[in-house]
Amino acid sequence: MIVSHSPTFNTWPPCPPANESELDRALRFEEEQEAKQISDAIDVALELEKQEKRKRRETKILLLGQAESGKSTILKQFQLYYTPKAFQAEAEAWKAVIHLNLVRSVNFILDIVSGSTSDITHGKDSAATYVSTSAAYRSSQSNWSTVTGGSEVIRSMRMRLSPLRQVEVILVKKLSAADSHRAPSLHAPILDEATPWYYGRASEVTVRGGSAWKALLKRRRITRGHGTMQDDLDKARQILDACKDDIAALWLDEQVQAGLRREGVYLQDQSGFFLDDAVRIASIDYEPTIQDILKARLQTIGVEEHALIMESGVDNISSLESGQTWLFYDVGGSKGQRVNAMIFLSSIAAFNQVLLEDRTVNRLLDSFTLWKSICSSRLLLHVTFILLMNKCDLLDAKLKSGEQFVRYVKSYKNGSNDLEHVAEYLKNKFTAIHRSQHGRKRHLHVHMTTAIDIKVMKQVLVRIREAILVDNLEATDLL
Ligand SMILES: Nc1nc2c(ncn2[C@@H]2O[C@H](COP(=O)(O)OP(=O)(O)OP(=O)(O)O)[C@@H](O)[C@H]2O)c(=O)[nH]1
Ligand SMILES: [Mg+2]
Repeated sequence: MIVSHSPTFNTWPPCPPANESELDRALRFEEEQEAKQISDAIDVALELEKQEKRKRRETKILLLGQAESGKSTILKQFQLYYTPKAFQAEAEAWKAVIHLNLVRSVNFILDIVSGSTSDITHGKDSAATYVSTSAAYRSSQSNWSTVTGGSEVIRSMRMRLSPLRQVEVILVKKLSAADSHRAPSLHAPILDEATPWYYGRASEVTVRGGSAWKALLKRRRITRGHGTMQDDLDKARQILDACKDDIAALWLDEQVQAGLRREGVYLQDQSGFFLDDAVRIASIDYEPTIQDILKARLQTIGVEEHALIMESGVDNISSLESGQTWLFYDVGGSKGQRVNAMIFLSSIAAFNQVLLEDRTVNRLLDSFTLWKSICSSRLLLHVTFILLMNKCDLLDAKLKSGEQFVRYVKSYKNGSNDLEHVAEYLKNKFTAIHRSQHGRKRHLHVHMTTAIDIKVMKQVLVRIREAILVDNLEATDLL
């Protein structure tokens, strides 16, 4: 075998010259060492840059489903698993929600046993307005109060538990303080006149604004640490602690249990049920367990954004993934929260462009693919669809400049290369896709638009509004 000693540029480090002196050898070693250090440092910097890029990439997740289907709970599970420290740090904030869930159940029972509604409305200066049950349903109240309200034991329990009304108000006020421009945070289910006012369930607890309320209650802990005066929340907790045995007694009372059964009220099946653990939860030194937090019920209003930053040291999370952000969009699922209309925009001038993020994909084609997947969603089955074929001005200009539409859309054979014909062709394509994906079950309104043209858009906006109104009226059988 012939071994070549001639220096080569293809290997590193290069082979030494045949007649190398001791000094040259030492110098060469030093140079090689230095070069290697620089090379290693570059590698490390590149790797760090790559990791940073990965971390900066956000994963966006949309949570959809009916009210109480468990969307916010699944989000909590993600937090518990991937951001355990952040989850732990929020326990104090959840304590207020759990207490409110418990107090709400107690006051609900008290309302039923006393046969009275509790319309407590505070003045304009108060952040909390509590209308737990509607006077509209008083007419259909049960006459159960004549049975239980007459009992001496129940009457005295009711009196001793009356401070819990104040606790409910304090907690609602605290939880909605982060949302000062919005008042009521408890509301009864929407019912018809024939339904008993309580409909077997208590009012919902709602807080808008993602994590704002958590931050507010987390801050409180720090202030307490510095020895600040006891605030309303402490007062509420003391009242709860003083009432804990009576709460347990009320729940275990045979008369109460029998009455609730008779009225068809099954609190055990309802969200935010904590009565079985009343003594533990109402105790002054209570700290929420993970199970408690998962069971806590807070209705989502609108769309909440929650950013989860993956923590290190978590199973299945590599060091590369830690620090990455997962953005969750948690959408309230109750009927009142649901979407009435969906406006989809397609830039029809993009027929000769590719996606910035993937240069092999034609923009118009991608728009069709997205449209198809949105049309096929069962969640949007009864939503009015509005399709805006936008950037008509640009499409017109492109076609007039001689750009041939058929060059990009091969199926557009024998069509004229002008706005009217091309737009008509695209409209047919969009409507055909819509029709093939549950289209018969909902209305589709298509408009050619130029979103930067104020005059044209004014007319389109009026028509969009009319379409949404008509579809909604039809849905409520008013038309
Ligand atoms: N037993 C049980 N309870 C669940 C489950 N998933 C969620 N819950 C409870 O059901 C209640 C409602 O869950 P949420 O996560 O608040 O429901 P949601 O889908 O966010 O509801 P909206 O915010 O009204 O749209 C909570 O009290 C949860 O603890 C489950 O799989 N089993
Ligand atoms: Mg929710």
